[in-house]
Amino acid sequence: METRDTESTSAIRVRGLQKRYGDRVVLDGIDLDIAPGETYALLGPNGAGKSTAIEILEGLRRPSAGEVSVLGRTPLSAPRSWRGRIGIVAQQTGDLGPFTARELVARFHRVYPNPRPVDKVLHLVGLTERAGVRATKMSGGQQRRLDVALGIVGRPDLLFLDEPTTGFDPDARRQFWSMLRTLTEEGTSILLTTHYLDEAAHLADRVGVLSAGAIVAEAPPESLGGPEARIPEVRWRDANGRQRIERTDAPGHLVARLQREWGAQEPPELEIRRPNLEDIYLDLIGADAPGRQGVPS
Ligand SMILES: Nc1ncnc2c1ncn2[C@@H]1O[C@H](COP(=O)(O)OP(=O)(O)OP(=O)(O)O)[C@@H](O)[C@H]1O
Repeated sequence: METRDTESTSAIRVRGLQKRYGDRVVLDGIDLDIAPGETYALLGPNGAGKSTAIEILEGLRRPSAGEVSVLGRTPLSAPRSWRGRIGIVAQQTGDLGPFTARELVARFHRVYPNPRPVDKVLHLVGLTERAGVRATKMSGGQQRRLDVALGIVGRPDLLFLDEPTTGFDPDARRQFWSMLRTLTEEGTSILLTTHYLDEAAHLADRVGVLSAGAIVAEAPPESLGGPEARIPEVRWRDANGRQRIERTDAPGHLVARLQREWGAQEPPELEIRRPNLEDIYLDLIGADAPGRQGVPS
């Protein structure tokens, strides 16, 4: 059944999505809403089902159960015109054949009704200088940039990025982030998977954590896990040499108390840490660790 009516409010709308491989349940009833123009990062450990979910949304895999609407259409039965409105950067680089970067971008350019100019795309991904090089002779990071170029040349309304910056050097990653900002300013919706938590924090309006077949937390990166997860930790070594860790909303008070106790001496190994997104993420998936290898059906 087509669900065109959701398009005005959602780029992606998923209800009760389930995917089984044999008797193994990989996705166990996922709900997901991504608004037009929103950037959403799907996080989760290796094997959590992120690529499976994305490939279902791209119409490349069949869900076992549930409703999936992408740009108002059911991906598996969507027409060709729908495919022209999505951009895909898959986890694996595809077959690049004997072509140069420019030739590949130009080939994809011809397929779309309203593509970005080839030179503009090469510039956006930082490949202008390497445009005449045979793609198979480029470095891993440059090939990944080319994957991104092929994903955006069609000026997609919705862009799927499956671990897009794997193999990028830090400078290339920064350039990529700023390129994505250009796309979001133009209104592109983005669904991203990444293992780089700083990338999710930098790019995403919201992040979702997929673990043991379910989205166990979903929020803007700065509030994932709730206020409780962000309470600072004070660490020090006590007079008996034991490591002490106390979580408190008033770390200054605790430090002042310790300083009074230690007098002129510095409290040994004293530090205050505020949990960052990576700490909170690890906590969230750690809590589900025993179930991570498989979900009971
Ligand atoms: N065609 C398939 N047949 C059987 N099992 C599969 C198939 N494709 C994926 N799986 C299994 O489904 C689980 C989820 O895989 P998926 O690639 O979606 O995870 P992921 O979250 O993208 O992992 P990663 O972070 O490593 O990319 C894995 O255990 C994988 O082995």
